[in-house]
Amino acid sequence: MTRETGANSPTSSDPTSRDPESGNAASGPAPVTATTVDIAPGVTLLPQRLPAEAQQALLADIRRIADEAPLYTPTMPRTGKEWTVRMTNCGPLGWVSDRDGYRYETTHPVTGRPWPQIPETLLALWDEVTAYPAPPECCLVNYYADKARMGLHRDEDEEARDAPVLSVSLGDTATFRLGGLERCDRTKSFRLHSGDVLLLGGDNRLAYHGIDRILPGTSTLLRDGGRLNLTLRRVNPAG
Ligand SMILES: O=C(O)CCC(=O)C(=O)O
Ligand SMILES: [Fe+2]
Repeated sequence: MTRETGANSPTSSDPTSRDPESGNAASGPAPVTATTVDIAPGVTLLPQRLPAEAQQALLADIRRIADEAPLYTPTMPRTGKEWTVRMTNCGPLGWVSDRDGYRYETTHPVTGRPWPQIPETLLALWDEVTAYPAPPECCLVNYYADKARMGLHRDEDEEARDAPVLSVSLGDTATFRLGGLERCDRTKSFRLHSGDVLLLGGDNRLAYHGIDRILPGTSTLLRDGGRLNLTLRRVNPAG
């Protein structure tokens, strides 16, 4: 399985017909909305779940995390080809990719140090929106520069498949592609904006998904542009 293969049968539809600039930290406080968009069974988008101030605060947390556990360029299993996405983690477990495969590790592959803690605000967000009886064990931090992308893949390295995957977008807008449980299933795409939260769970916990591209210059949240994605996952079954 590779996460950098091209997305198949693109059938573009955008269920979130919102202003791509909304939630941009520079455009003033955005109200917290309780809007939810049902994308597919078990797949829910919470547009603008994080208002501008919360995005700024979270970004400051992620900067501190990246000071302690620097973003690095992972390599792919077998081929050793580099990812276009740079990564780090926080939490007791960090998701890593290298020639030996995909797995969870307790330490940073470059520094050898334990991962920093998951910020309290993310733990609270997890409790609020998942109602899962145990906290996430991993927060994968993905950084997408202008040309970075992530091919269709499934998040399948976790045993706790009853827990959803919760992801938070910060910075430039991304085109997210969602398929089905088989690689050849039809896909659809929609945009993820800064402050959006996406839940992938239920019947679609193991659905194929990926990032086709980011749209440079759509947010001023990150000083140098690009997009951060924070993915919270429960790895081991609760209890
Ligand atoms: O960047 C995203 O929104 C998705 C990231 C993702 O699917 C992953 O890290 O497994
Ligand atoms: Fe994923």
